[in-house]
Amino acid sequence: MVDENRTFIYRAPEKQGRSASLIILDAGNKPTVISLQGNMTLGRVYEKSSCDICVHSRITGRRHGEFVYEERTGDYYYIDNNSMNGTYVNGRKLLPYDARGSAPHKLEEGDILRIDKSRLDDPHPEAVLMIFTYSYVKGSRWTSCPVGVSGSISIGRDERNTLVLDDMMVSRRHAVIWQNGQQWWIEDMQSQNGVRLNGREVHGRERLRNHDVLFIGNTLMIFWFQTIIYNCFGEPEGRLSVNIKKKDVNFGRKILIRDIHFEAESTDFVLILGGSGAGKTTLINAILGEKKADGEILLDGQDLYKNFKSMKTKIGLVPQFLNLRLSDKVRETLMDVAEIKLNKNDYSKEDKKKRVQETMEKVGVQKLENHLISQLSGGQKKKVSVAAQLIGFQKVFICDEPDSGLDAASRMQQMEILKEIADNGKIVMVISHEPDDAVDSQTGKSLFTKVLVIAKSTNDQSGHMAFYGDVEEAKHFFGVSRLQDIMLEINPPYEGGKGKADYYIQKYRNRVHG
Ligand SMILES: Nc1ncnc2c1ncn2[C@@H]1O[C@H](COP(=O)(O)OP(=O)(O)OP(=O)(O)O)[C@@H](O)[C@H]1O
Repeated sequence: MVDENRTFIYRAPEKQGRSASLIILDAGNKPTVISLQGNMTLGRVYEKSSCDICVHSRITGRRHGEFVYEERTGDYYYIDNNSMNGTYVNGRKLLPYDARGSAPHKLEEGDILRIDKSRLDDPHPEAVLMIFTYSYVKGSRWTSCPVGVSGSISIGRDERNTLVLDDMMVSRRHAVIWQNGQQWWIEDMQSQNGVRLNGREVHGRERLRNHDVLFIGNTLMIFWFQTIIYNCFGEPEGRLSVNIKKKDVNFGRKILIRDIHFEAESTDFVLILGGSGAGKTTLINAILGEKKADGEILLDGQDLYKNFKSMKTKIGLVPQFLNLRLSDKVRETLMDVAEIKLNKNDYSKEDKKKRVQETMEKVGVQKLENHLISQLSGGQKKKVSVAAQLIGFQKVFICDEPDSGLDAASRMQQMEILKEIADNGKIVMVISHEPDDAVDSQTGKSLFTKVLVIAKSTNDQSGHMAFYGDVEEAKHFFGVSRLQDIMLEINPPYEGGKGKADYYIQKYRNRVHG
């Protein structure tokens, strides 16, 4: 299905880090996948074209747009060069910013770019669809499934579906697509992880139109002239982007936190520091989606607030630390966790066994499966606790004061468990009042990879960011040798601090804005 030769690709030197791909469906009617490398220009195919990416489409300009790579962050941006028909990103047309083109749009996982005449709900035959992703697995196979023959298909993990997807994120009977007269519809069959249509969660049933993009689990599907063209992608790597303008209460009279912007990625272990009442819990509740703020919380490019049903299982509090029952065996313990975490309708006994098996292998406790918990060493018990946390499909783990009320040894043990969860490809965020205890016993280095400091401004009484970066940078920024001394710097004098919150909020602002 993929025609790698049809699109001319300029090969810039391999870049380091995440590799971004662009899936293109143009008038050629077959998806082409190109890997973005450095800056690349986009235009239509014509004899003397000098563009890096050329699409078969007469409604695309000769030099329609540009993909711009920002080396510092590893992000891609897209600019429309004030083209005649323009470019739509996730359904919104990019507007001219200056004589050169639109303002750069930062591309996120799964962003959908279209070049079309004005009616997106009825694509022009020469329309172009492009999907930006970091999760494309090189060489993975595209398949097509005609839906026009029978007038309806079902999609799910169960063998009895018309389109079977072997992916644990997919429910046994996940969705159905059917025809009614000239119209096509899709319905989410109350799946656990939902269906995304053009980047939005499907509620009940919705119209399907040509060029629509569906995500079911990790499978991308394009609906194109009564055919589903699909490909299973890799699990996105885990990237959390928090952009909060403000969180207010009392009908806007009190603003608890303002201007909180940061990103964390898979394997990050983020320490959240802040004085009493600075807004740490408010921030956590906003990231969990429990108490929404003005702004957006993106995980792998998906907006939590707009896709709460499908995403709520991916971001969560670390459930109570497991009190492992000493008289149970390892496998039994983990099967009990699977019973609780994996929905009965979606996951059969066999699925749960499979998930427990793969988690044990991942963490390295499969050889201990028949051992009693009471026979395990301290380190092995810790690993079983980590496995228990990894059985669900959670990607972001948030922990509010795991160390309160514990002795130093148990505190350390809990921090090590959290660190190991992060090392397994997750993002872990922790509020801790004893941050200097969390050090690697061998190297003496902090277990945290990032520090986020929230300080309460005396000007507006709201919590603002006073720092985000790595541990050593944080100490340098505040001129301290221990993390807990950061609190001394920012806490008000009546709490025994130096009262320099406003100073550091401004210093951090200057650092971010140059
Ligand atoms: N619903 C509310 N109405 C009014 N004020 C509120 C509300 N919720 C929180 N606050 C105030 O907002 C500020 C931030 O609260 P938050 O609980 O987020 O702080 P925190 O940093 O977690 O503090 P602590 O470390 O003491 O738990 C506090 O001054 C708190 O009194």
